[in-house]
Amino acid sequence: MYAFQDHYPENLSHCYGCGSQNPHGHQIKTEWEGDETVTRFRPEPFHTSVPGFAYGGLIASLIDCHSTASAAAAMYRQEGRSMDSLPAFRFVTGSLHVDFLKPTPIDAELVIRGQVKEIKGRKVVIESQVWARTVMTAKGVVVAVQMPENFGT
Ligand SMILES: CCCCCCCCCC(=O)SCCNC(=O)CCNC(=O)[C@H](O)C(C)(C)COP(=O)(O)OP(=O)(O)OC[C@H]1O[C@@H](n2cnc3c(N)ncnc32)[C@H](O)[C@@H]1OP(=O)(O)O
Repeated sequence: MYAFQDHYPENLSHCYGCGSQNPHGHQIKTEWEGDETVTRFRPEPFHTSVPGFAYGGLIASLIDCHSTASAAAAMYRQEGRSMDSLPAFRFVTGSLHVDFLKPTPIDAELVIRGQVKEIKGRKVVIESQVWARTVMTAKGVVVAVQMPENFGT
């Protein structure tokens, strides 16, 4: 699969959640399935919170990077452009809201499904749900904002 994150340039591929160049990170991969964006991730035993269940910070970071990638893909799709075309859309997290609905089992593949709720100016709002087998264990809303030229200054 050629994922949204595979279009990120190497110098922006060090993110803990989604950077392909970060050996300690989650290295998530996200793609379209129809009008939804989908990420699949299998937790490791070291992602434990209560034994048998996944740590909430892991869930939050999966929603976070799933959503920023989805925001970029949505912006390109709206313009009918490939994710390799210029100008590039790079998104960071403005806000991240997560509701933990049920304990998330550590021994299941997690499927994060996202929907584009709003595209306005430099901002994209993504809603996501985390599924473990047939149970929705968490849901989140991310306001993703295009990374300013002077990010960090
Ligand atoms: C290759 C791509 C990059 C790879 C890395 C992936 C990143 C993975 C996810 C992350 O972890 S990113 C790291 C955590 N996030 C940050 O460090 C961001 C720090 N904050 C900032 O840099 C700025 O505050 C931010 C870029 C988010 C917004 O500043 P701006 O000056 O660009 O926003 P502006 O005031 O122009 O607002 C633009 C729109 O965004 C909205 N907005 C801005 N900040 C918001 C916020 N915090 N909450 C909700 N909405 C927000 C704002 O209301 C407005 O919406 P409207 O057009 O509807 O009015």
